[in-house]
Formats: sequence, C-alpha cells, structure tokens
Amino acid sequence: MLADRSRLHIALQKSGRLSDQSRDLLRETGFRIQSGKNSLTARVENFPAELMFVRDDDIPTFVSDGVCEFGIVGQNVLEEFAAGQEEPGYEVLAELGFGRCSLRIAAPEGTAYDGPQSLAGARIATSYPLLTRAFLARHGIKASVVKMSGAVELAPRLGIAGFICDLVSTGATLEANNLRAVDTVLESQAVLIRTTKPFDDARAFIAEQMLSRINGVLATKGSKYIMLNAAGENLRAIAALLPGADAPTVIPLRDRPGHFAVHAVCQESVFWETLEKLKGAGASAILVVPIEKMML
Ligand SMILES: Nc1ncnc2c1ncn2[C@@H]1O[C@H](COP(=O)(O)OP(=O)(O)OP(=O)(O)O)[C@@H](O)[C@H]1O
Ligand SMILES: O=P(O)(O)OC[C@H]1O[C@H](OP(=O)(O)OP(=O)(O)O)[C@H](O)[C@@H]1O
Ligand SMILES: [Mg+2]
Repeated sequence: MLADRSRLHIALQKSGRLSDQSRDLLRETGFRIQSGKNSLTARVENFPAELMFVRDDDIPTFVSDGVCEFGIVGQNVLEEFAAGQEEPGYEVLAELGFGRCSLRIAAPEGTAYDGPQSLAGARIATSYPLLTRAFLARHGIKASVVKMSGAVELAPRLGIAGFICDLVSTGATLEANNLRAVDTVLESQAVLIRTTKPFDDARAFIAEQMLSRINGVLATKGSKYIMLNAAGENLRAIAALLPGADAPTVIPLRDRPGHFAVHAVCQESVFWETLEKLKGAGASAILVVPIEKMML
C-alpha cells in the first residue's frame, strides 16, 4: 500500500532509548497520539500526520528515500548511514537535546593508550564500522575493524578485539566490563531530520506548521520568564545579568517613582547564582516562571 500523500509521515524509534522522548516531543506540539507500544503506525488524531514506528537503523533510509518526510534519530546512526552514501537524502533541522551519548574508543583497564597511534595494528570491535574507519583514516592509522551488532563490550573478554568503539553515556556499562574509554569518535544526541526529496504544496504547508510548533517547544525548554523590581539607576547592571535575554520590558511602578518592574524571557537556564547576582545588583521580588508555549 502506498503511503497517504495528504499526510506527513514521521519515522520514530519503535522501542528503545529514543522512543518515549520522541513521542513526548510530538505530544508537546499538540499531537494527540493513540497507539499501543505494539502498533507499527499511528495516525495523529488532530493533525494530518502519521507516525511510523521502526528500528532506529532504518530511519535514515526511510527519510532519504522520501517514504517518511521527517524522522527522529541519533546522530550516531545518522552519521554511520551518511558515511556509506554518496549523497545522503536528508537534512538535519534541529538538535533535540535528548539521547545524548558519545561514540568512544575503549579498552580493558591497564591498556596503554597514548593517542590514536596506539591503535595501529589493533583490532577494534564496533557496531559503527564506517565511523570507526573514518576516525582511523582521519588520524592516518591502519587497524582492523570487526563489526558486531551488539554486546560489543564483551569483545575484549572473548579475545575478539583489543579495543571497542561503542556508545557511552554514564560509563556504567564500560565499568561493569572492566573497560576504560580512551578516545572520542563522535558526540551524539537525537536530531529531527527532513527528506531532501521535494513534496507538494499541501504537505509543505503542514510541514511548516509542524516545524514552527516544534521550534516553539524546543525554545520553551531552555527558557524562563523572569520578573523583578529595581531602581532606575540599577537597570543597566541588572539587564546585563539576565541570561540570554535581549530587550527586557521595563514598566514604571505606580506610587514608587524611580522604580521599575523588569520582565524578560531568558533563553538560557536561570541558576540560583544568577538570582543572587541580580539581588546583589539591586533587584527585589524576583520571580522565575516556566513558559508553557512560545511561537517565534
Ligand atoms: N546509553 C545511552 N544513553 C543515551 N542515549 C543513548 C544511549 N545508548 C544509545 N543512545 C541513543 O539512543 C539510540 C537508540 O538506542 P537503543 O539502544 O534503543 O538502540 P537499538 O538497540 O539500536 O534500537 P533499535 O531496536 O531501534 O535498533 C542510539 O542510537 C543513540 O543515539
Ligand atoms: O554508558 P552507559 O550509560 O552504561 O550506556 C552505554 C550502553 O547503552 C547502550 O546500550 P543499551 O543499554 O541501549 O542496550 P543495547 O546495546 O541493547 O542497545 C550502548 O550500546 C552501551 O552498551
Ligand atoms: Mg538500532
């Protein structure tokens, strides 16, 4: 059956590290998604879009082929795919801030490592052979790469390879296997991608609407609305302390001549240290509130 061309098709990981946060992001854009964990597709009830739940490895192919106009996938999977293509048929639209991990070279505790040259002649087990080879080529190192589909951390213990190249987040898996990360091949997080295949005006319009909502959701994530009171002579110093805010709104306070309310959207995190500095610069009645929706 051909896909319905009056709707957008979005490829998401069916089940795994990215599934919940990918669905949550779309729910935050207002999509009503009703599907059990076992469904392979789901229609969005209140938006002309259909979700395809697939293995993450297939997402770059689906999007490049134009079967799905959009997809959410880790940069690690995307870059491994791109390394095998002459011209990848997708573009990255946004970094999504979840699924953060690094593709790292690791070796059993006690293995000497003095930079990539220590890999010369070694065997490296990995599920990312193209990225590993590209790393070796970048450093002019000759080594053999052994492809494994999973459980890569077992390779040194089984005598398959002296090094591995695998994803690391907390480092707990490496530690449990008595391994130590020695180098970094790639820093990764989940990204939103769009096919470079053109699509018709109707879907282009829906796509713009969806992207504007997603950008709004991403913008609110790191943003806070900050309100405070201050005397006129302190306004300049206070404005300079507001993280990522341009042009705060300044409103005169009734019955307090020379005093103002300052309101601003801060596009960076507001830490306790920032509040302490604002207070030190003469601010009072400081309120920091979350922003629910934002359209830029
Ligand atoms: N430890 C981790 N911490 C954070 N993000 C991770 C971690 N491991 C992997 N990821 C990210 O999540 C993605 C999916 O990881 P997962 O382990 O669910 O993949 P998978 O087993 O290949 O799943 P699939 O069945 O879809 O092929 C990875 O490609 C990577 O971008
Ligand atoms: O540094 P850590 O926080 O321990 O995470 C690293 C582990 O996470 C990933 O595997 P995952 O648990 O997703 O299982 P998988 O190998 O079945 O994909 C990755 O392949 C590592 O094995
Ligand atoms: Mg996979």
